[in-house]
Amino acid sequence: MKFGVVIFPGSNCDRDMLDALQHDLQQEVVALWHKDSDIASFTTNDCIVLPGGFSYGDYLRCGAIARFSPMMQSVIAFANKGGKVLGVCNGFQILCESGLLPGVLLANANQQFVCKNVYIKNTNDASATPLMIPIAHGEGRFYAAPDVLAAIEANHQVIYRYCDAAGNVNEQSNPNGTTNNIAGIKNAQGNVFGMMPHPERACNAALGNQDGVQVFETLLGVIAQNIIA
Ligand SMILES: NC(=O)CC[C@H](N)C(=O)O
Repeated sequence: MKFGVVIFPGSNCDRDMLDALQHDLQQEVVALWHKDSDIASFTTNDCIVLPGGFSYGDYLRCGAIARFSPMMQSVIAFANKGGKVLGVCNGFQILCESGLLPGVLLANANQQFVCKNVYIKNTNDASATPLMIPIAHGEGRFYAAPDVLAAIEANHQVIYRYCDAAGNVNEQSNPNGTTNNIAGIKNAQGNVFGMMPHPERACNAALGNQDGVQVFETLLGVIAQNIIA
């Protein structure tokens, strides 16, 4: 599997993502520029990653302008034919703005930028333990209309929910007011995945936290299992 990390003007987690994938996860990875559109060398077994940051200065709404970039037109076509796409933080916002994932990311309930370590867990896996992963966002409160949310839950499209260190999913362990403690979802087909927490910031012993490695392994496994034929 090859990875391509898209760099937008204002991306600030692109280097972290490239480094984590290449050095910590030992994957083949290339940088992609937002003004380019050629991703013909990527097959549907490969993965395009939209990193975190403040693409186009977060003007209008986070991700609202990035979705119109030349590269995103290719990424949308790639996803629609079954290619794997992962968006982290601003990347998750861009995926929702593009219509590749359902719902939207609204301003945090406290109207403040929240930057701290939180716990998340894969609620589809009964044996999963809480993982400590950093968050850093102003617009991370996932919302979807009631019928859309019901479909997301019924299809088990929620991969990660915020929890506490003991794994309790409740209001106290919800850092931003997100619906049902949702931290990350996949699309109905299972080839597009987005999450607000930053696993790429927690993949190396030098950073004092390697829980992010498990996140990458889980979500790439989940996406691979469900990929469109
Ligand atoms: N770390 C990020 O990607 C931040 C995303 C976006 N700029 C926000 O504040 O919500």
